[in-house]
Amino acid sequence: MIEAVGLTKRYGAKTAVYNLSFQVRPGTVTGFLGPNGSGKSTTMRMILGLDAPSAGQVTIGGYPYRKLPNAPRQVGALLDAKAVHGGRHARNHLLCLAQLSGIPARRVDEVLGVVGLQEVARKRSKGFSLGMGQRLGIAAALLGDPQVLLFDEPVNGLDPEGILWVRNLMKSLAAEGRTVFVSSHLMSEMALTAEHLIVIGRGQLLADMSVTDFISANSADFARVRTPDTDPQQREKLSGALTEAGGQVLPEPDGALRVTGLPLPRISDLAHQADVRLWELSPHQASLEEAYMRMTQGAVDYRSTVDQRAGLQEQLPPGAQPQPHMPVPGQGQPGWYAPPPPQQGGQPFAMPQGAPGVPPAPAGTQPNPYAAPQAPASPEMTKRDSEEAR
Ligand SMILES: Nc1ncnc2c1ncn2[C@@H]1O[C@H](COP(=O)(O)OP(=O)(O)OP(=O)(O)O)[C@@H](O)[C@H]1O
Repeated sequence: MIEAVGLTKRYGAKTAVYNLSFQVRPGTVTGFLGPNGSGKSTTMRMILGLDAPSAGQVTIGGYPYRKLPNAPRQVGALLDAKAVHGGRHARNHLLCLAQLSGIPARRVDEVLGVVGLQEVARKRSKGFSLGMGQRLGIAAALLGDPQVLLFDEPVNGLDPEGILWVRNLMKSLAAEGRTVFVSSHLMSEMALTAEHLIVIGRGQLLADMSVTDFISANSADFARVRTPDTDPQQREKLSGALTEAGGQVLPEPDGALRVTGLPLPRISDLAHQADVRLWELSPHQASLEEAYMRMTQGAVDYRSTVDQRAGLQEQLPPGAQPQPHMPVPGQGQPGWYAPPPPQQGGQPFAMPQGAPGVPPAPAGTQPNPYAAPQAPASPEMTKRDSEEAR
């Protein structure tokens, strides 16, 4: 098991990880999610003893990595697939690693087979594609047949077949009772691979829960309503009636309306009362990817100034009036999950106290660097803005 308690890392004035506490248990794949720069790699480096925490601690099986007996046989990691001597053959690269850790040479051929690189085992790795490099990095992680495995973005650069292979590999390693901790940006991929999720934003814990709980807590129901294309006024009339009745209405690109906050029979009754014909009234669920992006959107450091809410805001159909944002689940809607409020207990991105799976901040923890009097970064804040704000 990997256990972090109050883990904090500062680089000068920059706090990369703040007061992270979580456990990664054996027998399941645990996904580690967060936007760019949220502190995933820093956390993984601290787990592997490559960076020393500024405060708190992280242990594997009860020991800090550097004190683990025979660490390379117990822990395997893929951190940076490019960190390979490009002039060496793939097999020689693995042989060197094996010799350093007292691992027999036959294991090198075994792992080359597992990752499917037997054919290119005697080719120099500098000629490898990104995906081949990832496979070589995974082979290195598997070399010591370790019980604990860490993978930082293992599907980076892999084609769909490679992504499927990594997914199945992670699952089978976990099914063998190993601890498998995998970082990714891709919520959709993690939903298929992991059973448990740890989500961070700006170095702080946003969620620590099973994928099933995350899905049921974050998926939001909505109705899609379509009026006849031939009469745009009908759509406006219905939109007004639904809003007046307490619903939130968002126009969709194809002319339909996305309605939240009203059950389907009520929408039907309101349309009937307003004398509006319906061509469609159907129930839907917001995607998990969308829920994840909403959860982390306040904790994103790097965002294009061209498309400030890429993926979060839909194109309006010609002539449609801009509407308020699609409501965030939990805000003003009974039965919807509330994502972490911006200023919970002075920690802009902390989960609400008592939220499932999120441990309370230990007594005597250091002051929160994010609790400075400055306003939290707005979703529109660009990298340069946020640096200036710091
Ligand atoms: N050696 C370092 N010196 C100074 N700042 C650093 C250092 N390493 C990381 N950081 C900063 O710490 C923050 C967290 O970085 P980290 O690489 O851990 O994030 P990440 O979640 O892995 O990002 P990505 O998804 O883009 O790989 C970033 O703001 C980064 O610039």
